[in-house]
Amino acid sequence: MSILEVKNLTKQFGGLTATSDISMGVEKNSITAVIGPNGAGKTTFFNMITAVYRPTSGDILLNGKSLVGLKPHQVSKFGITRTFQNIRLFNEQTVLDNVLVGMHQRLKGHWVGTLLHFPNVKREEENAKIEAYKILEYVGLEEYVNENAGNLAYGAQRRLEIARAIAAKPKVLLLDEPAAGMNPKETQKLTDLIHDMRTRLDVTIILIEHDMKLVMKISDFIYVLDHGELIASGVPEEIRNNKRVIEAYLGKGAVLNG
Ligand SMILES: Nc1ncnc2c1ncn2[C@@H]1O[C@H](COP(=O)(O)OP(=O)(O)OP(=O)(O)O)[C@@H](O)[C@H]1O
Repeated sequence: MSILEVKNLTKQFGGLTATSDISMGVEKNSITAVIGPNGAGKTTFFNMITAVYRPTSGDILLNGKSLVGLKPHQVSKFGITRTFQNIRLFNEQTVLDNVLVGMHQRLKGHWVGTLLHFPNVKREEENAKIEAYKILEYVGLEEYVNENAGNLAYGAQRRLEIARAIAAKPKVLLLDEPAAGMNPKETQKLTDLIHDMRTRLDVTIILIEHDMKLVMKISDFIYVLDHGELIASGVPEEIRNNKRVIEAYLGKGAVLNG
């Protein structure tokens, strides 16, 4: 069953068509990869799903309900959260606070209650802190709870972004190049985390990734974009041997030259 459906999705920036008539379905609880060479339209695709960009045409459905026209925070409330290609953390805030930000939108407490120190709001905040700590423990960052996010090493910052994204308890988690800049050991830890999140958090994961070894190892299904068009889809073995995909990455000669 598809949890996320994309129908004829097109995004134009002036004369440039960044994605053209893309349709796809993402199976519930799957790990699905969206790959393609630089400039293929992958991030634009994520930006449309998360309402950063409004599609020029087409539709995006989460459990059958259209997301087009919603604001980014509404999409997040609906159950889709993400990480970014260029890490976007609050560097001057603590690691714990960064996770609390991710959790904030599903907390009930109103700011008036916070200002007036209502006991129920205080209790909710305490519980949120305990939960945030547990999330940080889960992604392996518990020792940095009170550290400023900006002081973390690169790989740890990527994990913190994931922590913030899962704090909102998403149904669908979008990871934009989660392994970028990671060393092999960090990439292995990330692979284990992604596998574990799928089962433990019962979440559907869609990732954009250039690390093909990781993509082939981790994905149930892969969609390939090139110049804004969907050129192939299938299980890793099919994609690995797909001529159009090899051409898109390596040029036409690559196929002819074996
Ligand atoms: N806000 C924008 N305004 C104008 N053009 C844009 C904008 N965002 C993306 N584009 C263009 O859309 C095309 C697709 O870009 P996009 O960033 O989605 O590709 P990508 O597949 O994510 O690439 P990469 O792997 O390099 O991150 C590119 O030609 C890019 O220059």
